[in-house]
Amino acid sequence: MIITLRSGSSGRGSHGRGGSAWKRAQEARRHERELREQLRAAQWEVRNWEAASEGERKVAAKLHILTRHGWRLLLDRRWPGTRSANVDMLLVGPGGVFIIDVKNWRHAPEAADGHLTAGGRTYDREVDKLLKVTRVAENAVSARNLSPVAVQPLMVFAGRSVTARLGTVRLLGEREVTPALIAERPRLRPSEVRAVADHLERAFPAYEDTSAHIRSATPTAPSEPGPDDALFDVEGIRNAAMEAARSAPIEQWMTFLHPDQLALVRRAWSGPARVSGPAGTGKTVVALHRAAYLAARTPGRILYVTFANNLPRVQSTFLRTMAPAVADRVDFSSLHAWAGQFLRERGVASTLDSGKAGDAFSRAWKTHGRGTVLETLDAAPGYWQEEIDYVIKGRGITTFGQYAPLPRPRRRTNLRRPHREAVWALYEEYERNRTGKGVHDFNDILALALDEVLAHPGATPYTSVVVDEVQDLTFVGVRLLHALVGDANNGLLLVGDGQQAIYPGGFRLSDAGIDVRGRGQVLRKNYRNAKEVLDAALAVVADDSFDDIDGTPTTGRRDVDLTYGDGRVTRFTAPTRAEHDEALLAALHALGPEAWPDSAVLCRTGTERERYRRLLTRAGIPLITLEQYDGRPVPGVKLGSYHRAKGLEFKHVHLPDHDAPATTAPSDGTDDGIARERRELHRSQLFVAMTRARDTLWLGSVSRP
Ligand SMILES: Nc1ncnc2c1ncn2[C@@H]1O[C@H](COP(=O)(O)OP(=O)(O)OP(=O)(O)O)[C@@H](O)[C@H]1O
Repeated sequence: MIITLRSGSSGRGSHGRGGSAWKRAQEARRHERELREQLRAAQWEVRNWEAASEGERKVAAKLHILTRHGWRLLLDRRWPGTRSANVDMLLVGPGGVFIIDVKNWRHAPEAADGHLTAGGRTYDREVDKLLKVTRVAENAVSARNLSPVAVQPLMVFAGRSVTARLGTVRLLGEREVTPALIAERPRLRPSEVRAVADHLERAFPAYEDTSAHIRSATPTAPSEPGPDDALFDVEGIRNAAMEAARSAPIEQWMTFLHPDQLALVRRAWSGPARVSGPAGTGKTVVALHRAAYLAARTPGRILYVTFANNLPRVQSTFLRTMAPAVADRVDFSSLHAWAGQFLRERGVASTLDSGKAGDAFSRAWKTHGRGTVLETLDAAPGYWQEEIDYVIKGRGITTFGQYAPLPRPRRRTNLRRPHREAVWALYEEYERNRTGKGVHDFNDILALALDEVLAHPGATPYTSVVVDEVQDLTFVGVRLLHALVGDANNGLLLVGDGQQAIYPGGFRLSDAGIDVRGRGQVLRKNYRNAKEVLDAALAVVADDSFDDIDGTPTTGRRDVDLTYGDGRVTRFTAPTRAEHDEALLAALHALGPEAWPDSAVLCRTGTERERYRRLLTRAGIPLITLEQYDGRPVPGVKLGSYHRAKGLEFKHVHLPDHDAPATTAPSDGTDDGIARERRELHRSQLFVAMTRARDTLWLGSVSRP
């Protein structure tokens, strides 16, 4: 027998606002009366659901309370594609879509060690069946652009009090289910609830036995006495309604995806895959939904890695908000933090000390850098340290024979043999000094971890690895992550954009033995930036063509479809730094305190960041550094370097002194390779910083003679 229950009312639960305790108590009593009346009405509505057991009817009555809070409840639906299988209930509301299996068991359920048992019997097949029908529902709602994260399997136990989880399946008792669902963070608006529920109503049709079909909007109140039901948690419902009313809806992108994004999230890849696309095209959004999707389907864990160490905290907060059921199955980490932890777990000795490693390089430069041919190209040691870090060690080069003919992508300076010999001598001296001090640098940590993984395949619990901002990783870093999962189906997903490379050097995936042919996708729709902002940013890198890590040559000015609204770019040039800084403060004050939490001041260097930390603090503007920020809203301006802003976005972005020269132009007027290379890198960094702005971008300059 089928019942489709609807309710016209969708208001949030009312709650006491009276000034006095007496008034509040009155209000609570009135609300309790209301809820009990609603329950009685709901029990009346489900009384004719003959196919259901008494227990199912009781659960349906409890869930029917939700229809007063904007939910739609579909009872006893046909499972599409099967002859006789049914789905107990489908529930669609502000909190998303729930696929519900009601259990009326004699024994209390227990979820332990990945199994569902009751009275000594195992009920794993019931769980599998629920997961299967959840997949069917996910498929159905993908036509409405809903991500699978919005569809949740739920087992409700009639006559019981239960709160547990078994993998992605939520287990709730008759008592807990209503308050738990009311308290869900809102993700669907009323019109979306309607559209999704209508869609599911068609996809999961009702049985044809119309004699049993009841559609009642306003039930007649039954004459029986009110329920005295210990499994009706009036206070829980009231508190949940208050909590839901307080919590802001989650971001649209945490529920709805563009069909191209959704296809990538749900795709079966037969090996390593690559998602690329210009800034703001939703690559990270795809990566997060993909991680959640895989976590719901594989028994192993998922590793989600980026280079920057502040980003994993933010991304973890996002995943926990959009897919709490799987959040514990995804490990977010920066690559180096993960590698260090892995070595400790495996008992491999390592002594990371970048300070002492830096000293080892300085000493090597004094004896093997100064006065050599290297100084004729660049007298400052920084470039040569980068050569060792990114070109030699970053690419796992261990012999001069490998280094001598090595192509150096993104290094514009041509090094002839004498230069390479000098670099190699410098490198060897650095290694001698470093090992003499008994310390490792960051590259060593990755190399040690790679050796360990190659020596003990299967040493980690990961079935999939998602790499975000892959363009920032070194060759050894990418090889390490590839080694964790190899070429397994749905194993490695590399997400990033070569145009946003902010570190020197480069490599090709094919050199690392990673073949993504036929498994690459480019996203083109920008969801983030106002046209004015994107145009200004693209103008900075328009002439800088680049080779992506998959080897594709790409021009600086790329085709992007814009979806975002209007914006504004303000350019301000001051004669002095003091006046420039005054103008920055004026711009922040003009936005006002309400806008500060969604505003950022981004700086070229750490020293600059300190300067602006002092300036904002003196001006009484609250701030939080990007190192502290974890993705949760905080009442202050975000302050950080361009590097730390990677992967983030803000409504309003301010870039003080944004066009300070990266390097002084050579005095003889020639534009040598190293200076050119530096300026190019700085343009990429500026491009990244500018594209963090959604609506407004403030570009400060100081006029220099
Ligand atoms: N399907 C979507 N619906 C609505 N907004 C979206 C969608 N996808 C992405 N966005 C918006 O676009 C923003 C940019 O997405 P995301 O950070 O994933 O882009 P990206 O390509 O990784 O950017 P970048 O490379 O610049 O870091 C998101 O924060 C979100 O606000």
